[in-house]
Amino acid sequence: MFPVSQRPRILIVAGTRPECLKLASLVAALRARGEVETLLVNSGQHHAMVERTFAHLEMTTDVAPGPIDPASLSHALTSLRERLRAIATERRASLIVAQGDTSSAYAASLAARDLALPLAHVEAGLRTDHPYRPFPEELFRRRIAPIAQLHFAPTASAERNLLREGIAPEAIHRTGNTVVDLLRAQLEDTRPLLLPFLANDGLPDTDELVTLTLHRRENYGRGLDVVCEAVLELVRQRPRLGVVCPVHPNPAVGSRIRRHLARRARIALVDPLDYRPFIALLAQSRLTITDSGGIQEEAPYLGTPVLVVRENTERPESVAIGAATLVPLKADRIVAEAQRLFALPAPRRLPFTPEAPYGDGRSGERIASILVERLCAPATMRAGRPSPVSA
Ligand SMILES: CC(=O)N[C@@H]1[C@@H](OP(=O)(O)OP(=O)(O)OC[C@H]2O[C@@H](n3ccc(=O)[nH]c3=O)[C@H](O)[C@@H]2O)O[C@H](CO)[C@@H](O)[C@@H]1O
Repeated sequence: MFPVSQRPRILIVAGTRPECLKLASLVAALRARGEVETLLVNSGQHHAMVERTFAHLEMTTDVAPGPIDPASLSHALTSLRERLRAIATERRASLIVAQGDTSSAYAASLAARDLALPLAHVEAGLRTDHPYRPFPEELFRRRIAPIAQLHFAPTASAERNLLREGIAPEAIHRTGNTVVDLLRAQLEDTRPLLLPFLANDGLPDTDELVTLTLHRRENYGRGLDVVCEAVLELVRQRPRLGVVCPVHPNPAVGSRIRRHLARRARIALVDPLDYRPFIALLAQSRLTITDSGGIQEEAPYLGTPVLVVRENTERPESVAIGAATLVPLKADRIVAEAQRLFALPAPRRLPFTPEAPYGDGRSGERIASILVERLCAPATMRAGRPSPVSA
């Protein structure tokens, strides 16, 4: 092992809630091993949410320079790229880890390329059938791939997507999805947990609970109207139904949802939930209606059917096993699909095995081993080093 002062330094970038959740097991595994120094960076994209999410997981960030100005997507990208480049230079990073498809992930990849640092991409290879939808996530994923040296593909189809784009097979590692690590730990946690909003918000004591989450950019405006209209109709048609919607902090989303669903019988609008209560809610739900990516991965392990209110998905595995159904943004179609799912028996929970589509909940440990192996064998790593590109 290197002396402590000379340990290779991995910069891990998180900018949004799902990145925190999906990087937590990797950070914990690297910190526990100790061969490399781990610098967990809050990029500032959703500064407060990142601090809160890690705090709930009993983790702290190492570098948190504060919120960036989110004036526009391109402005945010430029600020994040410059900030991450400065941090990586000042802290003499040996490698940067980015997760998923956010502005922070893309900016981290650009910063790595600017500095000719190797980039490891967690949750690599997810693709929809459209080059830039959902926007901007699909665009970011496709642009990160050619920059990264290490691709941690969560599933077999993600691995195939990368191979099809010409990524060298030896640069791809199929690891499972790290969100399953956290989910598994959550389900194994036996500490008592109360969900006070279930009792306090006028919800019936029912076995027909629906979790509703909406936040995708492509659903801003009309998309939100249509889904809310469908939810109101579903509540009218099913007298025992109760809906819990943790309202996303983005004001453009929140105000629209409140306009339709606030002060309605059997609908509880609540603040964003920490991970444990959210998973407990999802596990108790008979159905979830969502445009989230992560929930399409988690719900199959909880036996909760997912109605995906989006035009496409980068998680075909959930659709293929019948755990998720894509539904077009039409109120009558959403109601009909929800009714169809209510009529079916609740699906079996996916087991935490390596054969399960998103893995067994040990992905963070696998990724940590590969990173340590690569960084502690400098000759191998140098061979994969990109040539510098100026900003
Ligand atoms: C286009 C797309 O699909 N892009 C995704 C996007 O993420 P997303 O769509 O999954 O984002 P959200 O829906 O915000 O978060 C979901 C997580 O939050 C938990 N949750 C939810 C409500 C709550 O009240 N409390 C919680 O704890 C929940 O269990 C889940 O784990 O970026 C990710 C990172 O790069 C990518 O992986 C990913 O492709």
